[in-house]
Amino acid sequence: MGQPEQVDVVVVGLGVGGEEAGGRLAAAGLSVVGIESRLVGGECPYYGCIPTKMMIRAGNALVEARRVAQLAGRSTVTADWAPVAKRIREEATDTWNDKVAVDRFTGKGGRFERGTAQIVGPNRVRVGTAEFVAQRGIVIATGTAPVVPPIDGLAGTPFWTNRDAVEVEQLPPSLVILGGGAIGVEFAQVFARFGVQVTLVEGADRVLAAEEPEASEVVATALRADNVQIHTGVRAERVRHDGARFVVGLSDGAEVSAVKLLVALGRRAELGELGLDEVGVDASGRFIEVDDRLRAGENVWAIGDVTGKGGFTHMAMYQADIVVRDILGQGGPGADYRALPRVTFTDPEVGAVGLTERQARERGLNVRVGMTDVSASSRGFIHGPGNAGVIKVVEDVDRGVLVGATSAGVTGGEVLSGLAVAVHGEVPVERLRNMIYAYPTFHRAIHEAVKALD
Ligand SMILES: Cc1cc2nc3c(=O)[nH]c(=O)nc-3n(C[C@H](O)[C@H](O)[C@H](O)COP(=O)(O)OP(=O)(O)OC[C@H]3O[C@@H](n4cnc5c(N)ncnc54)[C@H](O)[C@@H]3O)c2cc1C
Ligand SMILES: NC(=O)c1ccc[n+]([C@@H]2O[C@H](COP(=O)([O-])OP(=O)(O)OC[C@H]3O[C@@H](n4cnc5c(N)ncnc54)[C@H](O)[C@@H]3O)[C@@H](O)[C@H]2O)c1
Repeated sequence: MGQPEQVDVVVVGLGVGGEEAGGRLAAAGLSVVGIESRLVGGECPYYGCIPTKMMIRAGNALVEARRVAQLAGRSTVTADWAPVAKRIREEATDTWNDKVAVDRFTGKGGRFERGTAQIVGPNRVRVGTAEFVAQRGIVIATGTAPVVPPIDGLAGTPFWTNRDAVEVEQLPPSLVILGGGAIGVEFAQVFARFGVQVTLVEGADRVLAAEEPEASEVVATALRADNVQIHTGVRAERVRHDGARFVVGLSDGAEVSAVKLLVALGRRAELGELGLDEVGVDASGRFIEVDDRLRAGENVWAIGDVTGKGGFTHMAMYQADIVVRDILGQGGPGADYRALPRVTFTDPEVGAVGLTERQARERGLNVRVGMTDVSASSRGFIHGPGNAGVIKVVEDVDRGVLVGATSAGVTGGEVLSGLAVAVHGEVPVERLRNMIYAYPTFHRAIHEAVKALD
């Protein structure tokens, strides 16, 4: 090993957050080394958001085409996975090759090192035989990997995670999905729409258990309409694979079986080998502790999934922006997570921002909720088939502002934008009640929900 090289910043992990922070710091003139062990760009473009949303787009096209029968005549639809797999391979991921992303990073002036980084002391990072002294500091952006819990018999079977499911070229006839969070429900609906017999197993008493129960109900109803078999309130306890099929033993004694098994039981930050002790970073919980400037220790910042503030691409980008400003001494606001938006891209979509009713009550707020059925709105009526949805708003009565909202329905993620502005900007409920909402839009249903606050 030669002499350590002096640079300004080392970014560990060039996924969504790391690439954004490192690229911008390099473009600002700092000497930046970015280290990535797998693919520059991270989970989102290769195994997450982008390929899964391409799948969803395809599944939704099938279902819309089938709705022609109710709306506009006749249609004959034959599902074929080949164009979906091709689009993911060729358009989204370049067959899981990150050359374009590496060039994007180096084009901004960053220096790229492929390998697994380890922090070996204050400001010091090693990758392979190279060692760097990061004079301004280290940015940790190492993301998360799928949780594979110690379910009896699971290890050693050829189960899928999201990474295998995204790469699939030939659909299996049947699939058991463990976990009814965002990953589980999005994949369940897509594969079911392409004719796979899908069984979904969720330990909580409803799918999308972190969101409003009314949104869970909208999604569960849609999944059932797509022929997904849903088992809630039961946990997977045992797994067998006999070479041809998986059999999963559930906590209620029942068994479910399929040719493939997808594990979607959450995400975990893999921090054990990173050398965090060397720089006094607290990762005693599941994630890295950070302050509102994303500082995790002296000259150490952490961003993205690894902070546990919300596993979303927009969170990683938001936090990267704060770190870039902090390192460049540009000031500006620190992190504020009150109005965190998230969207589950099922059909209907579930958009949500801020607190759920339950979270607001658990915080001791004086809560009122308002709710409306999207299918009963003018636009829902016009839309017809596929119009299910709900808008729910959660008010902190003492302050007269919304602290949370959900918009499940057609384009629920887009309808969310107005609600996100209301929560983030603390727009008084009285103003929301007395503004004009365009007719006949889906977002006009927000007005009904606000008027229903009681
Ligand atoms: C199936 C799926 C669908 C999703 N859909 C959405 C969506 O629709 N919308 C949304 O907002 N979010 C979505 N997400 C979440 C989104 O992908 C993540 O929140 C985002 O990728 C997090 O970015 P990150 O930079 O924190 O981590 P990552 O993108 O995971 O990047 C971290 C990088 O660090 C690298 N790394 C780790 N350790 C080291 C090391 N020691 N040395 C060098 N490199 C290292 C990894 O190889 C990885 O490339 C989805 C996720 C999944 C799995
Ligand atoms: N549209 C999006 O923005 C999007 C899409 C996909 C993923 N993501 C990100 O990825 C994260 C992880 O998604 P995920 O769905 O894997 O995790 P999750 O934590 O959201 O859901 C996992 C589910 O598995 C259940 N579970 C745990 N152990 C079980 C067992 N033994 N048997 C049955 N059920 C069990 C849990 O109750 C939970 O509901 C999301 O929280 C989000 O941050 C975002």
